[in-house]
Amino acid sequence: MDREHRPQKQEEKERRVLVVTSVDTERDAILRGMGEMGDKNQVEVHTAGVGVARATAATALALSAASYDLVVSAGIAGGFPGQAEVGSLVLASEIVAADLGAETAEGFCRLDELGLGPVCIHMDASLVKRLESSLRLRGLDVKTGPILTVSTVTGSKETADELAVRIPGAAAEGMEGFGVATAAQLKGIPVLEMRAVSNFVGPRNRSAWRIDKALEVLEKASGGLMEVII
Ligand SMILES: O=C(O)c1cccc(C(=O)CC[C@H]2O[C@@H](n3cnc4c(=O)[nH]cnc43)[C@H](O)[C@@H]2O)c1
Repeated sequence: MDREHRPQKQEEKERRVLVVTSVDTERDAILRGMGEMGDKNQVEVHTAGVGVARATAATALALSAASYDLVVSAGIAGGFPGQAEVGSLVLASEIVAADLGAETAEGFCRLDELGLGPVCIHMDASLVKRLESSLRLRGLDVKTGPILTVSTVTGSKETADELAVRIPGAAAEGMEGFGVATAAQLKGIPVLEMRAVSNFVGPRNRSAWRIDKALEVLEKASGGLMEVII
């Protein structure tokens, strides 16, 4: 049967997906959530390490070693107050390298404003919408909005407020998304970012991070992810 007349379902079954996390506990939560669907040789979950450098390098290496149709950056995150609650799940509408730029006398200047390269990667809105619906059906509190990639975890209200003003609608921050997305984009592969909120972005209070809760949410979300993308 030629490609044009092949049933849609068959094409969907052929998809291969690379999921990139920063630490093993995130990877394990995702593998638990995928259950049997993760054993189909269609999904690989890699731990890359923390930060954008490791995320970019690990994603690029994985993409040069095998062929994939979709890349997902997944893990836990800080949620912006008023946008994403602790225990909620954030899907990126866009991934923003929030601190990639220069300090100037007038304030922060983005890399793209300096003419030196992009700082924002947009997701496929229809894919994000389908995933959002599937995750809501699983009872998750889901929010779609910009997810920021930062090199330093925000630790003050001043920085949190500044980021929220600079990136309207900023929903969450993590430390890897822009690296994963850049490696995928350079290969022409679609990318998603999915993060469960463990803490609020703001004054540092590590003891208040609800990592176990966020990992539970990540586990639950992984089942929904498989349902939509495989
Ligand atoms: O200690 C643990 O058990 C544990 C389990 C899972 C993950 C961790 C991490 O510390 C992961 C660090 C990872 O989390 C992202 N993250 C989480 N909150 C924030 C934030 O407020 N700002 C920026 N990044 C955040 C980040 O992507 C790190 O890679 C520990």
